[in-house]
Amino acid sequence: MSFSVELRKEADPIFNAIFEHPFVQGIANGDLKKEQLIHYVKQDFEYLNAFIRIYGMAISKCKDRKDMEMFNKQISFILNSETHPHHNFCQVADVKYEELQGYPLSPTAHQYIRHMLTVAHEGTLGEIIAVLLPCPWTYWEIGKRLLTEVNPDRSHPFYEWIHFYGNRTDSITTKFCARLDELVKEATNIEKEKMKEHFLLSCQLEYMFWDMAYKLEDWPVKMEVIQS
Ligand SMILES: Cc1ncc(CO)c(N)n1
Repeated sequence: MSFSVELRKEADPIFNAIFEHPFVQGIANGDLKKEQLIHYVKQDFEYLNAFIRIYGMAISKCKDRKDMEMFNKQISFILNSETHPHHNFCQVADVKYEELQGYPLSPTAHQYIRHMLTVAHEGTLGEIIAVLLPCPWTYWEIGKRLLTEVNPDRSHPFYEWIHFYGNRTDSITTKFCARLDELVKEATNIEKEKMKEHFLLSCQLEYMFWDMAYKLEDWPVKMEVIQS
């Protein structure tokens, strides 16, 4: 069994829990509140900004141009394409995308971003790919399952979202898995264990991110903005 298949197997309960989560089921049946969609987009916009920065950190650890190109393409994908699913949510919530940008991070988004930043700062290239992988992988599987199980027509409010994530043929997930399986061959047992730990923690945080949006999670103590 390849390392990436082993990772996917271990994470299976988390992948299933993500698919069953009421936010993801809300995408399936078109049943989400405006505030939930808005909270998700506010947090995900900042999350993807952090993701771009972490790709930059990954590039700083690349030894050859093939790896640099892989991350560079992903940066462009976030900047130019991944705005589409956000636009879909904004349209359904009847808000302008620009109005949802620049908000402070909620506790879970903060935790997920810090987790990735720590690994990017301290880890090897293989560890960085492991920590990033659940992001594309869980969305790809959600998209594919919603495509087959819901098979939405154009009147479905989240038709665009489901097609965007479910219809990826040149999936970055496949590329990341292949590269991780190569890198793990040169890794020590300790590094391999770390890769697994980072991957599984990111999977848990993917679940928590949906939960954060669904429950409109905020910091426990509300703070007034003091104008100076
Ligand atoms: C939190 C999160 N995970 C994964 C994706 C897919 O890129 C996303 N947009 N946001």
